Amino acid sequence: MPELHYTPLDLIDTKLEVSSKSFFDRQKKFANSPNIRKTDIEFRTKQLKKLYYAIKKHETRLIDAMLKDYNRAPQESMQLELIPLYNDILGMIKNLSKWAKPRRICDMSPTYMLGKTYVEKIALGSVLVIAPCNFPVLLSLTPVANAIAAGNSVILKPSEMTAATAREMQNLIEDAIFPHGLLQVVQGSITETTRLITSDKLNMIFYTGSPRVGSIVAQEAAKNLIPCVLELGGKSPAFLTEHFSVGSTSKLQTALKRLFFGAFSNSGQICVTPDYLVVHENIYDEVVKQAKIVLNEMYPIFDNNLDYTYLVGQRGYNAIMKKLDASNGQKYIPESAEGFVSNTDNGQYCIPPTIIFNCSWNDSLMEEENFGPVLPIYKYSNLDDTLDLIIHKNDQPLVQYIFSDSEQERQHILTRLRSGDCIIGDTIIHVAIKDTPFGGIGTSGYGNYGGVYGFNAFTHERTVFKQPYWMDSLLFMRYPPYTPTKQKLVETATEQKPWFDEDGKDRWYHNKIFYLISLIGVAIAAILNKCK
Ligand SMILES: NC(=O)c1ccc[n+]([C@@H]2O[C@H](COP(=O)([O-])OP(=O)(O)OC[C@H]3O[C@@H](n4cnc5c(N)ncnc54)[C@H](O)[C@@H]3O)[C@@H](O)[C@H]2O)c1
Ligand SMILES: CCCCCCCCCCCCCCCC=O
Repeated sequence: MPELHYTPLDLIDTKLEVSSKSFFDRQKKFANSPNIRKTDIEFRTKQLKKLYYAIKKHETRLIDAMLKDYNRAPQESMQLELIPLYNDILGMIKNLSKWAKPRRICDMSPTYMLGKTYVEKIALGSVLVIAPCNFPVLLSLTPVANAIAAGNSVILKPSEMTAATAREMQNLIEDAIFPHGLLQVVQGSITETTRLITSDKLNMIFYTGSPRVGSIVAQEAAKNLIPCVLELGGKSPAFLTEHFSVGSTSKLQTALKRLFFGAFSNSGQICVTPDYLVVHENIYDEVVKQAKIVLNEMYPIFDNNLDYTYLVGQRGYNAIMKKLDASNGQKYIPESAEGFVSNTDNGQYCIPPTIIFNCSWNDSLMEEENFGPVLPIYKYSNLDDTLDLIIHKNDQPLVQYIFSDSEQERQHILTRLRSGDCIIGDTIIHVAIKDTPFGGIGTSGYGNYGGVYGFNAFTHERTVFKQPYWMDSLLFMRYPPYTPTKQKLVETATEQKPWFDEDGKDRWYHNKIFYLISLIGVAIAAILNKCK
């Protein structure tokens, strides 16, 4: 295991101070510039460009580090990690001015119609990004880039489980030479992270990881009223339903290939991995037959294969092995694999991609999130009964995958089962669709990011309303001393009338008349005011 130098606790305190101070200093500098917004956006853009090229420059070293940490297949490091990261940062650079632009609001009610209203997005201040071990670069540097794009100072706490990668990320950040305090790294485990999350110097925490630790982070943050985004995990189901018309063998094979891509890439250590598959009894036997063929085609050679990522650590490896030992399902691994091999001597933990056929609902693999290269398959006969079981046990997953050719059936599932996201006919790749919110619901987390949503996650929306002073000739009736006439005027001018009656039937004309009268009233008042 590569060694990682943990940040001393007193240095963490200093970094927190520096992060906060650097934010305030920057704001002061921008505030004194002739064109505040332009100067600020140019500054952020410059830092994002610097970050982009720093990652590019360290690309090979990052891929090597992930290989060292957990035998991360180099193609997976590129296609699942670095390319989505590059694309996301480029999207930020391209769209930053647009995203940061204040939005004009048009409220035509008399109180506001002659004022000027806009909503601006302001930086939160000093933010902390806590990253998990499974996508050590993407899930560190995407939120970091979002936070910089949004104008914050950032402290990154990478996962200590992927030490070589954590170190390499620190190298690339230090090499880039960002302005003092803009982006700092804290290395460490529970003690160091606890020091960070108990600080009152932070203005937001963006946490990605397990629900257990997410809850600890949110509770600590709440003590200082620090808002959090929690990107958590869970058991995301996949459905191969009665209405998936098998048709040609190749269509079923494609569906299975996509399921295995999601289940076994990164050794199944993906927050959005299909955790288990439910298959309708009518197509079950064909699925079993084709699944074996497809798995062998995808993994023709196995041992010493650089196409296959290992488990990140012994804890994860042991947890999966324990579940597999306790499972009553029928385990199937590719013919090329020599069984379940752990190379604990050199710190490499490998479990081959494993399908578990005929899994019962109470199987050990159907309990907690598996987070490993296992795909239990459950045979069902009634969709609603199965949905009841899912909702009862693993409600609100991060994502659900539906393989069904019936729109009615797809909507049925989507209506019953809440989830962070959903893909129909594929797995995991929705994470990289540009400008779509990626995030959980309920126990799979709260808040989201992805393109503009990432920018929004690190900003506060501030309403700014500018009222002309002369408007008091219209709005004088709000002030004391109150009189019945003033009250009547307030009611007439500002209270909207319902466009529906007590039975809920629409009375559309009321609303139109209200606006017309208000408009005429305001116009007359304005003319009278001018004639004064
Ligand atoms: N929703 C998402 O986007 C997403 C993405 C990746 C992973 N995940 C989830 O993350 C989990 C796997 O990642 P992991 O094993 O690195 O998660 P983890 O919760 O063990 O660790 C995540 C981070 O929290 C820190 N940490 C661990 N224990 C802590 C404690 N007691 N107090 C404070 N900080 C602590 C770690 O140092 C690490 O930086 C899975 O549940 C997976 O589904 C979610
Ligand atoms: C030629 C097709 C390549 C497809 C690549 C699609 C990219 C998908 C990115 C998925 C990233 C998953 C990150 C999940 C983070 C949670 O653990």
